[in-house]
Amino acid sequence: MSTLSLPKVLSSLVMHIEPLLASAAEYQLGEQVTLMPSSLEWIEVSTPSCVKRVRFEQVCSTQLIDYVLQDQWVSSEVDLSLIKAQILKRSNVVVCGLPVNGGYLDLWHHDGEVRGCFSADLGNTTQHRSMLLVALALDYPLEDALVLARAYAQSTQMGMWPTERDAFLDIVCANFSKLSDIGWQFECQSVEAFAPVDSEKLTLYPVVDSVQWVKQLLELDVKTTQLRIKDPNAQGLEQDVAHAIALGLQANAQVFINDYWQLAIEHGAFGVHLGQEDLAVADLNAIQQANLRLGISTHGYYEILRAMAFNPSYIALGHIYPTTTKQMPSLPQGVHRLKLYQQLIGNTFPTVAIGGVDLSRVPVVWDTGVSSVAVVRAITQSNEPAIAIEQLNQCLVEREVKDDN
Ligand SMILES: Cc1ncc(COP(=O)(O)OP(=O)(O)O)c(N)n1
Ligand SMILES: Cc1ncsc1CCOP(=O)(O)O
Repeated sequence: MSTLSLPKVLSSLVMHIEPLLASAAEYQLGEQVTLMPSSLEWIEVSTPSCVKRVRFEQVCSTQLIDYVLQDQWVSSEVDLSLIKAQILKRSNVVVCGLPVNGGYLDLWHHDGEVRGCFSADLGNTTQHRSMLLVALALDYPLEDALVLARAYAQSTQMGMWPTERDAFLDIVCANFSKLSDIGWQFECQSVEAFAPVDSEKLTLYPVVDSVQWVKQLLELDVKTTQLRIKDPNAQGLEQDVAHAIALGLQANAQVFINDYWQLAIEHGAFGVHLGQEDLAVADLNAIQQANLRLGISTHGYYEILRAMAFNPSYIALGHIYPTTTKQMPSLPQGVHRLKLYQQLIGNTFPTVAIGGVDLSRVPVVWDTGVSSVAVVRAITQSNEPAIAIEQLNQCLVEREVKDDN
């Protein structure tokens, strides 16, 4: 159970929040949220994972408040670099609808950097605030709540959860076309679209930690796999990467290398898989110019929109269910959210669902429309990997076209 406690001055938001909660319940996007009046000066959002205090404006009194949102601007004379410096200094300051050349920016702090998104229209502030609070109450991280809020602020369909790409805005990143208009510089260059994968070969996608596993999988006719060796000091790392790449070429299969993009380029890999943090440090242009495919991990709306801006070869969506394979900083997404992410991406890029997927869960994951399902334990911890692969493959067959009428 989650609660959203609203101070009296914000009681006019209730009529906007209620239909949004109903829409979220219909899509099964999270715990039930109870709306409560409050005598506090701030909004309190309490979810199973955290309690957050949110306040609109009043940038001065930030002590007890997790997010102070400045969302009303009387002047368009704003200095973006000063505002970014302020956000860097005070990580709980969130700036929404900042007027810039040609549109508006939403800006927030993320791990020592300022992140932002851009929209040509501001939309409706009440709708913006309502969706922001609903999304936080559903335990979406701040950046996803902000992206959803701006999409909903522009909607004319009251109470309808934003689902299509057109509803969402642009992420400020190296590939954003209006960087110079808004006066934002990035250290890295923009990058052209990455080479495509063969989507017929991208269905079952085992992720494994040794070249022996890669060999075994290719012998079992697996057509896409990933070598994921987490220790950069592992003995024989380069030989293993080179060997896995050569095996992939021999088998005419799509072998992705996790993290080690320089080695992947050097040895002519089919592709590399990078996480969000790797995106900031990897030379994406070098990867693209070497004609390697690029897969990008994402964990929610903001990261999906950012990944889409880089035109990768596929977008991984996770983690869907709890997993013991990797410590995850985010919450499991679940299949209902996965379905909406898939709808947002549509046919623009192939998608890969990952995290906690086993044979019993594959059908419901596959039903969301994703292009591929990545698994670790479902194969590596099976007593009979060949049978596990056969059973998983049997679920990943062409979907029936559903008639919604
Ligand atoms: C297909 C696929 N999806 C997601 C991941 C996770 O990648 P990343 O976020 O870089 O985390 P690590 O794998 O590096 O721990 C993946 N490897 N493959
Ligand atoms: C590498 C990775 N990235 C997100 S979840 C995950 C591990 C998935 O492993 P499993 O299929 O065993 O849950």
